[in-house]
Amino acid sequence: MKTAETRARDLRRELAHHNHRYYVLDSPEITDAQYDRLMRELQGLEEQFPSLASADSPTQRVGGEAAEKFAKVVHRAPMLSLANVFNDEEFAEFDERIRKVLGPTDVTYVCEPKLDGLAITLRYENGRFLQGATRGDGTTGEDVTGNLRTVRPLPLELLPEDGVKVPPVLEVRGEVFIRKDDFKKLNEKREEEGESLFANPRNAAAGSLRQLDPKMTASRPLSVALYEIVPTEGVPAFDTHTAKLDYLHQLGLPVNRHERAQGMEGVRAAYQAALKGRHALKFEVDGMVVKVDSEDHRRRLGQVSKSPRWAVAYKFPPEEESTLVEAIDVQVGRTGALTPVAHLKPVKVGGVTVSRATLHNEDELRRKDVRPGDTVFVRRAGDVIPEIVAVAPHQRPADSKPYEFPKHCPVCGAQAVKDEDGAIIRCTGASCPAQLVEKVRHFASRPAMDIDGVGDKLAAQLVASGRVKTFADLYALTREQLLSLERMGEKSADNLLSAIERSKQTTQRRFLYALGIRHVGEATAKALAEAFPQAPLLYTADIDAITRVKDVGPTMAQVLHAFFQEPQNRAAIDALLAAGVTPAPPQVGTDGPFSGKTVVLTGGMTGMSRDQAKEEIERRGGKVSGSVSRKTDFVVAGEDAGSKLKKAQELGVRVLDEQAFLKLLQGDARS
Ligand SMILES: NC(=O)c1ccc[n+]([C@@H]2O[C@H](COP(=O)([O-])OP(=O)(O)OC[C@H]3O[C@@H](n4cnc5c(N)ncnc54)[C@H](O)[C@@H]3O)[C@@H](O)[C@H]2O)c1
Ligand SMILES: [Zn+2]
Repeated sequence: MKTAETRARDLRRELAHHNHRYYVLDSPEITDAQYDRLMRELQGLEEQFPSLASADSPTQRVGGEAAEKFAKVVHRAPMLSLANVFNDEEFAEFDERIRKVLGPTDVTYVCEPKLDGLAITLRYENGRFLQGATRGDGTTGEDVTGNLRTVRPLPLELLPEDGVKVPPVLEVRGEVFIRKDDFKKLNEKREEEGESLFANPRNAAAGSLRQLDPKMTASRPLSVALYEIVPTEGVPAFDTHTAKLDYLHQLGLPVNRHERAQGMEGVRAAYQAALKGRHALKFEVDGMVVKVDSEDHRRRLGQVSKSPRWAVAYKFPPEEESTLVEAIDVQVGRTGALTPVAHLKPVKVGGVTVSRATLHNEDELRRKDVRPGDTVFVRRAGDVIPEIVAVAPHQRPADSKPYEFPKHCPVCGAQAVKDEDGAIIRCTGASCPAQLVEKVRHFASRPAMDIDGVGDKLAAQLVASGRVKTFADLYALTREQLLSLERMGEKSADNLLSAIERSKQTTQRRFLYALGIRHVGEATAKALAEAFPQAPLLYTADIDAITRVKDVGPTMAQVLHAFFQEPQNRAAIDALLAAGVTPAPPQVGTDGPFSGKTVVLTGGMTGMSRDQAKEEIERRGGKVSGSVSRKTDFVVAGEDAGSKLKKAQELGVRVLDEQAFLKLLQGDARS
């Protein structure tokens, strides 16, 4: 008993604290589900030990209180709360209690969405909106007339249908709320402006309506829906709740959705449908309110201290919970994007256990300022991926520090660089294991190295087998290794090997494109290849030199520079060249000393092979011929040149030694 008493006292204190944060400050520290559990516990204790019950317990009183900053309004009829049920059995108990009073037959109920906003009461006199107030403690609320005037869907003047008389005084009750899309936009705006985020639409609606400056409220996209009329002289007496709602509609007021349901079974079906449809709704609902339709029955049922006996909030399973951020780390995706992920103390949200939530990117992480050790609100609506909505204020450990985004890829250690649009940070490693499948697939694709047969599947197999860790590993694959892969036949293996072999003879343009450097498409690769006919030239190129390349802007230049500065990437390129990949430099302009000229090569050269020399001449628009004639323009004579040199001398053809030849080549090559 002693411990029950202490616990009850603690719970009351705790609930009072959370009421204040929720109703007065619009900034809760715990989720509704957690609050409900505390309340349930207290209710349980009070039921078990009736001596613990007291009239001022939070179980007996409407939760809010009117904030000092507003003028007070005493309600003509109290604004009550609703009793909650959380499952079928509890609803059945509710239904049974009702039938105990009304008799055994099925009760006609009205089901309405439980709008997740804040209750308001509105007073119209002679058709004009005169005063509006919040619920407060149920007896006294806050005068928010000026703010309510700015709520667009709320008519300042009733607009009755033909034949409907406007009553001299009309007091109606309903809910101010914010639509999901408006909530999202509002929070985005607040993020941009560096303001704290609303944990959920209900707090956004309450916080927006309870502003001192109506201009502030006017800037918030609030909605309103009505669901009750306070009985008043001059207002028709209604037989049913449904008739009452129809009347509100006829007066031109926005009315909450509603449908009739017959007995237990009818309500069950409506609840299942509502549960299914909740995510398709444009506004947040946290349950279904079930009300007895007959007004006469309502009078007979009456009310308990804080809620009517004729209605109940049949709550939906919570989609928001709070939990602890145990750690934050960064994951590397297929495209190299570094995504921060929060590791959470496992918590059940929306029916599944959530232990991780993505923070999308560095900007979002910084805006939400999620830190290890923080308590956060986690939301999972339907099939949507769990999301951290906001950090619970005031629960941050004193020694907490902002999470520092890594500057290097956590998988391969390469530098991580911000994308052009500035949102995503990517790993620059060419053979980063996290990106390898995608990189290998791209490397082998037709406009790149054109290795026929290496698609998504094979790329994944090769990487998974551990045989391919860098591009160059492709060139070391053996027939046996290929045959050991699943679904790889002899013919395919042979075809693949010859495709790999063929790909060695490629062009510099294809080669640069194949490296899969972020944003380097075929066109950029072409321009780059013209400026840098050999990849290693890029190792020493500074940002300025790279920026001078056609179509390369400063950001891309930075990406390129970072790429070729990365030792890992250089190693990958060098390994490819060592494996025999020979990227031919692009054709150079047609106005150089070799253009249109016929050249004969003779003797051995030390700096390059005869084939290479031939290639260099050809790509400068020259032709290499085997024999010297009058039509020969140059003879390049290496060491031990024999008869061809003699012939050239006889015919007076210009003769170049290796030195002169190289000089002529280099003078022609662009850099
Ligand atoms: N997270 C927290 O710290 C915290 C603190 C206090 C309260 N709360 C939440 O608030 C709840 C208690 O608040 P409450 O006393 O306002 O009860 P309630 O919100 O469960 O139910 C009563 C309210 O429902 C609203 N409502 C929405 N649609 C309605 C409809 N169709 N018909 C009638 N009413 C409708 C009205 O505003 C009414 O005042 C708790 O269960 C908890 O979810 C949370
Ligand atoms: Zn990496």
